[in-house]
Amino acid sequence: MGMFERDRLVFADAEPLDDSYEPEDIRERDKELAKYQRALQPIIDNRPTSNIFLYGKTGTGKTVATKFMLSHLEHDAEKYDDIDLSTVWVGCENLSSSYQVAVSLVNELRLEKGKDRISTTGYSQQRVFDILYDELDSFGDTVVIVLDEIDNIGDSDDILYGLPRARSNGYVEDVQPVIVGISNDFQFREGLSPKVKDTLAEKEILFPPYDANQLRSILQPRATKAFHDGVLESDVVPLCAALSAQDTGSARQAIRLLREAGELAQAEDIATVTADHVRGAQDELEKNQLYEGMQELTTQGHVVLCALAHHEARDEVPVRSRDLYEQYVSICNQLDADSVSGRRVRDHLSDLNMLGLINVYERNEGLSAGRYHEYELNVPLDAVLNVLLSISRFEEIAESIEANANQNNVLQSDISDY
Ligand SMILES: Nc1ncnc2c1ncn2[C@@H]1O[C@H](COP(=O)(O)OP(=O)(O)OP(=O)(O)O)[C@@H](O)[C@H]1O
Repeated sequence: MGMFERDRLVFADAEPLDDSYEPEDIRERDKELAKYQRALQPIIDNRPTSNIFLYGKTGTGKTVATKFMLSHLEHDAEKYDDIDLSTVWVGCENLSSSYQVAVSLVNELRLEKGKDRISTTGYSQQRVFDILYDELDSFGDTVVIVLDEIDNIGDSDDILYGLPRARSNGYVEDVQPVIVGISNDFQFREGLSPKVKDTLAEKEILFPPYDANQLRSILQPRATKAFHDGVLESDVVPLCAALSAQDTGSARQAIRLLREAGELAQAEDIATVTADHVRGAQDELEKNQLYEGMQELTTQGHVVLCALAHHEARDEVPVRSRDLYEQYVSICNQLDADSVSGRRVRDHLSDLNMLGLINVYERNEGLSAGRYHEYELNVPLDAVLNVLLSISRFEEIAESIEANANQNNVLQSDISDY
């Protein structure tokens, strides 16, 4: 038998468990979809249409609901000769400023018209906005502009002042732009100035986290399609739903859990997916999450983590702040990086604590020693070293920490497990 054989035991069609899969219907969102429909109805009635702002935590169906509504809107608008509707979608996940969003939007609009893209650099912001309004105005009637994950632009939100009022401010004459902003960052929404909030979020639709019953209902049709008959034990879908509901209420998490559980059964070459596979899958996903959390830290975050790994490898944990700080400064020197104050290092440590990467203990030794904090890793040292080894700047230091750890026998598992 070869190393890779096509699976015929577990998955009938894994596509319904893929992130890009578009389900036939949107479940458990009747109230939100009805509100969405009311917000878009004026387009069909040829009336002025408000901008719409969707918010809710990740995996709560904002994107899938928007795709669903827009495809119905486009389809139904075709029945009316006096409606000329276009829709453009800009995913802002890799765009960190209004300028970049404006250029992407210009290019999406030009694509619709079969024109070449403009360069992503070299214009003044005002120039890009002028080009944007010109491109918009070349569209006939209504353009629905979806700005997905709009919070990525952070404070650079000029586009959110101009675009939603382009018509009322006379920047465009012929076209009616309707903005659909999507965000999973509540702070971004709170931080918007009242002026932006008033126009961008004229109609707000909240997507709350799903409960276990809702997740079960979302998972079931996908599970039926994805797995061969009789492969899933009856408690698998309810367990995926319950675990995800308790954690984040995200449909994405529930779907990933189900897929990962299927993959574990597949790897064991058995034709039954059980609750144990789901629990194993959850461990795997949590491990991945922590790993990603560690990879995404800033350089200062990595240095602080590295200093703690140093003490962990010498079996000197929990370690007091002042000893940890000394090691932190020494690593900064070795890396030729600037060091920050003890207070800032404590801020980084509290971030690491919030991410679940370290444990913090508050000690009170009375008058003689006073109050102080001690720290230790809350993830295996192996995992931390694996992350540090993958960052070229830290490679050498991580290798020497690893050698120390091997000497002291403090590594728990094979580093390649992470
Ligand atoms: N009500 C639903 N019915 C069917 N599938 C759903 C539903 N809600 C979410 N999903 C599925 O869950 C996954 C995540 O949904 P979606 O991408 O729409 O979430 P989101 O709120 O846009 O998340 P993010 O903020 O991270 O972009 C997708 O695979 C989507 O198809």
